[in-house]
Amino acid sequence: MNLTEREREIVAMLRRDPLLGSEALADALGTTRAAVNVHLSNLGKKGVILGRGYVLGEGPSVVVVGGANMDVKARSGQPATAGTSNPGTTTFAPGGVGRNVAENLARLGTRTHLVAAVGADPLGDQVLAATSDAGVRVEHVRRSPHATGTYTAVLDADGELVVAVADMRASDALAPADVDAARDLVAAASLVVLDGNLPTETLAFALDLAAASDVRVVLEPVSVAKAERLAPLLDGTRPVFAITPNRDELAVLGGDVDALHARGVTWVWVRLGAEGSLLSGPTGRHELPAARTDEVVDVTGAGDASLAAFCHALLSGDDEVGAAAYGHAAAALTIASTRTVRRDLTDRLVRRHA
Ligand SMILES: Nc1ncnc2c1ncn2[C@@H]1O[C@H](COP(=O)(O)OP(=O)(O)O)[C@@H](O)[C@H]1O
Ligand SMILES: O=c1[nH]cc([C@@H]2O[C@H](COP(=O)(O)O)[C@@H](O)[C@H]2O)c(=O)[nH]1
Repeated sequence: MNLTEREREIVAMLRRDPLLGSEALADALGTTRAAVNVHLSNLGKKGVILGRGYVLGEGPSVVVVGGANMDVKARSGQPATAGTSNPGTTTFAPGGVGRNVAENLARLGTRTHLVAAVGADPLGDQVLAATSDAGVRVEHVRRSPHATGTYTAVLDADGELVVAVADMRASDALAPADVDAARDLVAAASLVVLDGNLPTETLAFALDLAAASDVRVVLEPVSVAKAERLAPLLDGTRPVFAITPNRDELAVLGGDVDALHARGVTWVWVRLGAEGSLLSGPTGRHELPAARTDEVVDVTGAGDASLAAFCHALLSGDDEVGAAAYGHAAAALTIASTRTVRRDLTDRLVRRHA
């Protein structure tokens, strides 16, 4: 669903207080009742408001198309030494960028559909069950003839990544037809999130499908190697609402923030690890510090949590800068946990931490 900024503000206010009348809405927004009535009528036509009393429909939805894995994370007990065996602890958790974003979104309370692939094997059963239990709609997660993807990471004693290997043949084989099967969901979505795990032709198909329905797209490059799949698609002909590279991925995608704006990207959100991030868009450049963290336990999934939280906050009516700050709070909470996605993540927890 494509809502104007004003409509999103009204929906966010009605979500907080469904009994608000048009006069109270007009006062709060600094506009006239007549203008509010036009917005309410349009929201009715778009199916967001159901009948009298401004009862909200199921709310905005997000379709995430991307990777799904089982993460294997080995953390060294002492500063890691290369070329030898390091005593430490290993944890398993469902992962994959697209899947992580979907799980975070669902836990925050946004209706979320995942388009992905797992193997017909026990790891696939676990990943699928955990994702569904978290509240993600998984009807479009298909079973692949390939094994469920794995991401095997070695973390240093301080929780920072030393090296990782991603084995993701099931996601590599996600085809345009898999996205096409979810075309009605894409057309009705408020946002589509795509990750760089997808093959280039599938990314192109999904971008074009979203553009045809005027649905905003957020792109997460995933890694330097996978950002290369995305680079040729950013040619200025396909609108991209936001992209979330780190410094190294930005270099592969075009060098700098302005180059990406020139190639059709409205918001460029550059991730800077412990230094926070830089958000660049129509309101200028905003440097955002990382939110406070008591302890870095495991950085895995921080970027995915912040992207999901950004989308959730936008759909709740926050502006982009506020949504990014909310994203940082979700990242800080994720870093303090061994899970790739925190099981106790809620909107309330993030708002308290923001
Ligand atoms: N060591 C850290 N200390 C505090 N915050 C961090 C740290 N690492 C990451 N973050 C937070 O998580 C966000 C995303 O992490 P980052 O490592 O930059 O991206 P990615 O996980 O996509 O590689 C950062 O913008 C920051 O808010
Ligand atoms: O090529 C890939 N590498 C890593 C991931 C996933 O990325 C997550 C960790 O990413 P980060 O810490 O950068 O947020 C893990 O869940 C892992 O499964 C992925 O989808 N594709």
